[in-house]
Amino acid sequence: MLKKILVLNTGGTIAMSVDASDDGVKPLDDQAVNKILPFLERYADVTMKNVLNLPSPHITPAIMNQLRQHIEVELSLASYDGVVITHGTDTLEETAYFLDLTLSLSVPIVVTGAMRSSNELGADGPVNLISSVRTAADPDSRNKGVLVVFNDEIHAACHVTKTHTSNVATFQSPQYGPIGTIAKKNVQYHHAPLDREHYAITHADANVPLIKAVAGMEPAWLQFLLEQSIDGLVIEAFGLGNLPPSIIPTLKQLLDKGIPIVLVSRCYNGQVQDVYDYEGGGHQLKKMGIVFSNGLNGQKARLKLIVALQQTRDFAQLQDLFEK
Ligand SMILES: NC(=O)C[C@H](N)C(=O)O
Repeated sequence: MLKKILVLNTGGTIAMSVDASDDGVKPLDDQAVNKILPFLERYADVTMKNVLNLPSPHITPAIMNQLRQHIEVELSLASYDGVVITHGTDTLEETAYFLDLTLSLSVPIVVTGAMRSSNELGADGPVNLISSVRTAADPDSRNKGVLVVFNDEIHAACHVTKTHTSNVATFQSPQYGPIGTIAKKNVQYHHAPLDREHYAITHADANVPLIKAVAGMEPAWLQFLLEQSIDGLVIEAFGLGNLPPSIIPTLKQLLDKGIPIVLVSRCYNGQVQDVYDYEGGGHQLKKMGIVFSNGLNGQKARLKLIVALQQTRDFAQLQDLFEK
């Protein structure tokens, strides 16, 4: 018997078309993804619902949280073997990771999209959606957390990132590689994702900016943060986790105000560590109370801080959570 799969559409290029009049890519046809439905019927008993039609740069953590609630409601009203979410690729890794942190479900949840719009030659939306439905229908996909399926590969939401502006192979997991492959006739897993985390949340409205360290950073660039009411801050530091000395006094002021600061690296491989003991070096940052993250990129560490702040604001407890 065919597995029951729920497909929730949220927008993105998979739902867009090239407008011949001006060559712009836009959401011209709100049925663009629904037109793929007949091709899915061979693989599963699919129910498709259009939840949103947003380009993914318009997605916010509050919308991700609404999507989480939407999925929970849908799964409480009817029984499905898996859920597929279509989404724009620009912030796809963020929504996928947010759902991974906040949903506690054993059914497969797969996020996918397209790099080429629906009426472009070689559009990748239909095949990505077929692969996602096949993945969601596969019993081996259960209990693996949220998965991102793109270009015949299955990635864990916690590791995947968009690596190319236009290539259909844009989604990669730089440190770990894909956890599975979509073969012609079956779905093959190569290894299991690491331990999963779960945060039971009600809202996602913490104000957490993300800033990137650059050579010769001016302290004035960060001064405005002291005047804002922020709940936390994430910094993409250099290399192993080092910052320019010029911004350290401002960071100390933020910490003194009780604002947690999470450090990640600008490098997309490896993780920050408290090694260097010069001014602004990681050794000193850790002693100041800055929380070191565990290899997440900046945009994902920000979402983790947004949800973790509902559990604790204590720097030491946050450090424990970010070591996981
Ligand atoms: N390929 C895409 O989906 C990119 C688009 N700008 C979006 O994220 O909505």
